[in-house]
Amino acid sequence: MRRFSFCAGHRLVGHEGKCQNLHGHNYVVEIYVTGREQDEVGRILDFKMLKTRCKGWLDENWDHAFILWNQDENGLNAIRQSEPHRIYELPSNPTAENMAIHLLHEVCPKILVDTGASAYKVRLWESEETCAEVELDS
Ligand SMILES: Nc1nc2c(c(=O)[nH]1)N=C([C@H](O)[C@H](O)COP(=O)(O)OP(=O)(O)OP(=O)(O)O)CN2
Repeated sequence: MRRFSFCAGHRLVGHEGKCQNLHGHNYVVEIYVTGREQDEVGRILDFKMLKTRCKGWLDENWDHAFILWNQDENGLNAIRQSEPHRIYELPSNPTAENMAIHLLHEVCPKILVDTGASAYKVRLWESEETCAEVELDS
């Protein structure tokens, strides 16, 4: 497992309270990987390689971006008005649950493809008190 942090803005469409407004979090994400074989050094995957792949994707896509539901036209248009802007369009409302699902099922398979390892669990912290965890069915 390796832990990463990033800052991002979002909002939850349909939320009954203040989270329907544009706001941001200092997110922490934990990516758990597994693999069939340890290499001659004893590693499933070098921690540095895990960092390079995951942090690289997070830096390019989510860090200091607004992560918005691709159906949230009003929110997307609001952020597009500011220059410069950085937007990541998620195919679902950007809850901690949906962001973790997206990382586990869409992102990790692509970024770890040639490493011999794969992600089986993602835990995404929205604050120090709140997180969502998703795991592949075993
Ligand atoms: N199951 C989920 N519930 C909520 C999520 C989520 O991702 N999954 N996200 C939010 C909001 O993003 C919100 O920013 C966090 O809200 P909340 O925890 O209520 O915020 P506080 O505890 O800081 O609220 P205070 O009233 O200031 O104590 C909401 N729910």
